[in-house]
Amino acid sequence: MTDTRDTDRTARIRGREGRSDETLVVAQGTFDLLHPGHVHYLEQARAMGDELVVIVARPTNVDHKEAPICAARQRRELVAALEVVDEAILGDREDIFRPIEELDPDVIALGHDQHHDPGAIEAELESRGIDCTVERASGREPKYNDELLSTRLIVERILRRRG
Ligand SMILES: Cc1cc2nc3c(=O)[nH]c(=O)nc-3n(C[C@H](O)[C@H](O)[C@H](O)COP(=O)(O)O)c2cc1C
Ligand SMILES: Nc1ncnc2c1ncn2[C@@H]1O[C@H](COP(=O)(O)OP(=O)(O)OP(=O)(O)O)[C@@H](O)[C@H]1O
Repeated sequence: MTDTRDTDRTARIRGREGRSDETLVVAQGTFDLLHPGHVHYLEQARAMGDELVVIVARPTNVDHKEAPICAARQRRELVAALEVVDEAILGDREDIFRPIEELDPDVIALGHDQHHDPGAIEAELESRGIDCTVERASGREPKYNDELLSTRLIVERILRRRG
């Protein structure tokens, strides 16, 4: 089976050659079992610039919670299918800043509850010579009763109802 990561990345880098005036925003996350909170985050990220690339986390880098249910390539495919997303790529397994170096974005959009420290990210960007701001998106406010705005809550309900 082909790993789409390298071809996606190559296409993106080629597209960025000669860098246009467009503001490139990068968002990132696990995106296991998509829900409207994910869509809200990605819409907010897209509104921070002109183009949105999403880095989908590898299971080895999801170490702060339960491992994802779905394979990385499946998660990437679903994120890529969202209208607001220009491109979704699989993240690097070892160095999470490698795709950032290659993409050279203008903005990194952090999710409202993403555990990363913006100051630490900015320090790492500076040490690698990447000129990029770090901004945080807001959380989605519930729009109707019984919204499930968290992968963990979806899994918990499945276990309760079908387990
Ligand atoms: C700037 C940035 C770049 C990232 N790049 C990658 C990456 O290349 N590969 C990867 O597996 N995870 C990467 N991650 C990590 C995950 O996307 C994410 O932090 C975490 O593992 C998933 O957490 P979440 O879904 O709770 O946000 C990156 C995170 C940040 C903040
Ligand atoms: N309800 C929400 N509102 C806004 N952003 C959200 C919401 N839920 C998730 N996100 C954002 O989407 C990105 C990916 O989130 P992630 O894949 O960790 O989903 P999650 O539902 O928060 O997962 P879990 O419930 O397992 O912690 C993160 O940046 C996160 O902040």
